[in-house]
Amino acid sequence: MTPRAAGTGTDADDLYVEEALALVQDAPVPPSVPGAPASPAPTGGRPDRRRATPWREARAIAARAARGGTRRAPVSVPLQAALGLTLAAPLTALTDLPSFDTSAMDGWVVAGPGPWAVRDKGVLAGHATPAPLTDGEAARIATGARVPADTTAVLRTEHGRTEAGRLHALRDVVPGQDIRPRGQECRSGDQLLPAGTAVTPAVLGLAAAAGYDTLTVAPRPRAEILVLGDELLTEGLPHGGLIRDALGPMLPSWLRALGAEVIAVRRLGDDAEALHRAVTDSGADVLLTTGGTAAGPVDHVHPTLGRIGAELLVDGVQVRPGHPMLLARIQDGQHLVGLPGNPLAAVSALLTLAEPLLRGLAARPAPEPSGRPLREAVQGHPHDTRLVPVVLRGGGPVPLRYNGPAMLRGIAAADALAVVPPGGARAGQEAELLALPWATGAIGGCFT
Ligand SMILES: Nc1nc2c(c(=O)[nH]1)N[C@H]1C(S)=C(S)[C@@H](COP(=O)(O)OP(=O)(O)OC[C@H]3O[C@@H](n4cnc5c(N)ncnc54)[C@H](O)[C@@H]3O)O[C@H]1N2
Ligand code: MOO
Repeated sequence: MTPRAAGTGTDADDLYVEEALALVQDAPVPPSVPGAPASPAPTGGRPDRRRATPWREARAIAARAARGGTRRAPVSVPLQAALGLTLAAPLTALTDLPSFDTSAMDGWVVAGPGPWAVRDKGVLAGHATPAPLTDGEAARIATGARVPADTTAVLRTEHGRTEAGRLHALRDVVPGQDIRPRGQECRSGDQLLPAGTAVTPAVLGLAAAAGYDTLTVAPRPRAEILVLGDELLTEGLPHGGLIRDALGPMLPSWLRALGAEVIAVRRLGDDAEALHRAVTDSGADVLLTTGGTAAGPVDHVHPTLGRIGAELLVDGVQVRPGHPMLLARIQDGQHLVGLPGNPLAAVSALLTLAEPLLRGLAARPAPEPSGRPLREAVQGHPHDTRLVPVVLRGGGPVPLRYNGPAMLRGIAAADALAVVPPGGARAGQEAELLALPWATGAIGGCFT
């Protein structure tokens, strides 16, 4: 738990501005003048602005951290288990596609010019090689069936008429029509998709068609969540100063959507020894702590990192909410992301630090930045980036009102988070949007 800053230092003022905005802002206030003078540097508390990393740089550091250390080796998994992962090797066709000359339509295979004598035995999909046709002969054929040798063309059912055992064409027959030749889509050995492709349902279908039973993928990085705070309840109504843990239920599926395998969610209270043990014993690639990042009497994250000699890569970020977030390298191939306890601040840290780190570890491609013109002006922080929950109305982002650091009401209704630069943004100004995994109809993402 962190006592509220009581003094008049910059952080306390900023917090006030942030929360006041969230509470009173019905229609957003016009943005403040970009480049407005910054408040004086803070004197107490942690993190302070002198150390805090600019928001974009923090994301770049997290992405680089993923590339820096030893990564887990690619694994071979059954097709269905590969959904949502990334190909670690190119997908190379194991067969020609189609693997034999195939009828594209239900009708007749015909040889030479008509009319044709119709063979008694038709050709169905899934059957062995039919006998070759002789000139002047036709046979019934189903879509997907093997075309017999010496076939001139396929005549669609609706384009032919049989009379006294002979087939007559109702229109001209072009040689090769409605035949899918072997290898039309690919030849065995052709590269269908490069390494680094995200495995989508369509990729699973293609892989199966091309002969795969398993895929070689980058494994999900293992994540462990350590929920800190003595004040947290796991069920029932808040009472006696205790509140419900909002992050334990929220983070696992969100982390999975970001590519992680969540191996444990552990509730440690405000116990420095328990935190130390949990961090030193963990086999996770990424540890995520919630709470305890600031300067309160029971904020144990910094002291624990100091005690184990972890390297702080990011110690505070110039972003609201969530500025006390941190990223540390515990050892080669193991990192810790400190999410602030305020729930929307934790979301901000999740998307600022955990997302690029996990993306890199899961070898996922970076999404194309998505920007849309804001439908309303958004108030800025004087010197920090703001991440503001928005809904998309007619394609344009509209800021949501309940966006205070301790609130989830805005983000729960949101389609995305808008990145608002220091000083704010005008109506019509393009704002970068960060995807939320459930907003599939909006700007992409899913819970695979
Ligand atoms: N002196 C200073 N005080 C604070 C600063 C600062 O810079 N100097 N920063 C403020 C900001 S901004 C944030 S954000 C918070 C971050 O605090 P912590 O990461 O140390 O988190 P806690 O103090 O443990 O909790 C903060 C708040 O969030 C509630 N909380 C914690 N965990 C959960 C959870 N799992 N589910 C729901 N709510 C949770 C907790 O009860 C507190 O109300 O620090 C400010 N203070
Ligand atoms: O303002 Mo803090 O950054 O509540 O997240």
